[in-house]
Amino acid sequence: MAVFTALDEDELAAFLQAYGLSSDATRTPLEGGVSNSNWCLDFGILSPALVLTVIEPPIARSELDFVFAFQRHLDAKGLPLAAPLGRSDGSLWGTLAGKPALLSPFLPGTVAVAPDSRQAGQMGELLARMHLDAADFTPRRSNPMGLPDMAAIVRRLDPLAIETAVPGLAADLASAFSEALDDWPQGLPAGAVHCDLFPDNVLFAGPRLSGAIDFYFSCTAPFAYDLAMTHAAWCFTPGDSVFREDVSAALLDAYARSRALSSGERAALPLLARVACLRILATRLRDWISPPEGASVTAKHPAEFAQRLRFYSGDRGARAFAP
Ligand SMILES: Nc1ncnc2c1ncn2[C@@H]1O[C@H](COP(=O)(O)OP(=O)(O)OP(=O)(O)O)[C@@H](O)[C@H]1O
Ligand SMILES: N[C@@H](CCO)C(=O)O
Repeated sequence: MAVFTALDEDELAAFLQAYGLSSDATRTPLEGGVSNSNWCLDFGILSPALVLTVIEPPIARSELDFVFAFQRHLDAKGLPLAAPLGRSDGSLWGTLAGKPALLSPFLPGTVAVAPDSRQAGQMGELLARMHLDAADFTPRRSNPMGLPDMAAIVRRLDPLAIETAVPGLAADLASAFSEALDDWPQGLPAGAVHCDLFPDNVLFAGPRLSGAIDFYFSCTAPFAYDLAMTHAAWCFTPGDSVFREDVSAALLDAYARSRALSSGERAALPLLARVACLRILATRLRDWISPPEGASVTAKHPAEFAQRLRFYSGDRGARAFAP
């Protein structure tokens, strides 16, 4: 979280009452994220722990309904995730300090900093199940970080600052954007997808995946794009971005065992992985070059995804997705 929202105790008590809960809970801040404020609420032995989230921009209030309905849809199918709890009046969120706020179950475990192939296999299986279960979810949300949005972010950045952050990156960005605009694959199977399934959005309790969090970028997009984004996020060593062939094979094999990829999807994966890198580069460059006002966490350096973009532009990147 960048800044913790200050909570008013009376307002919080009224908020909890809307869920039929007392305010008699121990509140512990959850560190780790960059945008929202999260606390663990512990009500003692009588009821399970919950997470209180106060949502910060960039998501528009009008788009929260899609995000929460998608989570509840997957939850109803039995997938492991922290879906928002319903309030006494049937709504899924209220407000605290003038911002959208919600409660969800506390998932046990920790995130995998450098996921191994067993963890990636579980991720691949869950991702495929999410995509299959999205088939009968009808609401739509256009991608808030689609190609035009990322291009607009990058256009607003000083090219010199981009070059200072990562030498040579401006030219790589220009050619990847132009290729993506010219060759974006049409007609791929699409539906509601998570679109931000980084290892820090998936918890493991011991060896078992306990659930996915942070659905705020979920939207309607090709399933293969979500797979490419997850691949770019999971299959490299943190920091130096060395490709992990074993992790990649485990993720892709587990995915394909549950949801077969069409030949069109497989062929599109290298380009979609490059676009996934562009999307992460856009926000990481923006936050690196102009950190949000008041931010108390260090922005993530863009170099990692510059290296991954280069990987997916080469032969090894193309081979990573071969059957
Ligand atoms: N339902 C949950 N159960 C257990 N822990 C949670 C839950 N929700 C959030 N957390 C913890 O809080 C941390 C921050 O949450 P989250 O990732 O939602 O914040 P964020 O600000 O949206 O982060 P980012 O934008 O970087 O993904 C997570 O890394 C996780 O450890
Ligand atoms: N998952 C993104 C942050 C959300 O946009 C990143 O690691 O840069």
